[in-house]
Amino acid sequence: MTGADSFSFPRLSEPTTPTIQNALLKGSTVTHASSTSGSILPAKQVAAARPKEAANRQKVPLEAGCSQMDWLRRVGKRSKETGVSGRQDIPMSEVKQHCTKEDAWTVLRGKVYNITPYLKFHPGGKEMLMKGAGKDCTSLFQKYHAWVNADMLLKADYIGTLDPASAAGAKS
Ligand code: HEM
Repeated sequence: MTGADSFSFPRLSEPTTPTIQNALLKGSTVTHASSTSGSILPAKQVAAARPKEAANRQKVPLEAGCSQMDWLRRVGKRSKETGVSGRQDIPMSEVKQHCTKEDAWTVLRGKVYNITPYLKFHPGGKEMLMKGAGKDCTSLFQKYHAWVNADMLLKADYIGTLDPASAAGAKS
């Protein structure tokens, strides 16, 4: 068994469509993934299985070693090292200070994440993800891919909860 096999991947929501994209669906867990390219099925079947909101979106070419499978392997290793205990009531004023590609935080559904390591792995590209840097990206996230399991993808980069009192006017 390899390191990748021992990590618990998200479960495929459609047993007949084992794509990495489907593996990232919210609420999913699986013990293995069979393809590093994203799919072992004909493109037509994969396209038919994707949520209809995703039909017209284009992925950005990523650097070698920055696929979602590479990220998932990294998440598995880093989660064991870092754990997920978080801070409470982080003020929005602090989140706003982390708005560069070298140091980017975002807020998603009241949780604060360091998105710096994920920037070069984001299938929508660095520039798109940077739109949420130093801000609350919840509405952008919902607009582009509400089905993505960010809690799982960013669990090793979880910083803590946002102070709800400081959240007003923070949306990206
Ligand atoms: C904050 C955490 C975020 C995470 C964990 C995340 C994760 C992902 C994932 C897993 C995909 C692939 C989805 C799929 O294949 O169906 C994706 C694609 C994409 N994301 Fe994000 N994203 C985040 C934030 C954002 C934000 C803030 C934006 C927009 C400003 C954005 C825009 C996009 C776009 C345009 C794509 C298109 C690629 C496609 O066709 O799938 N994302 N993202």
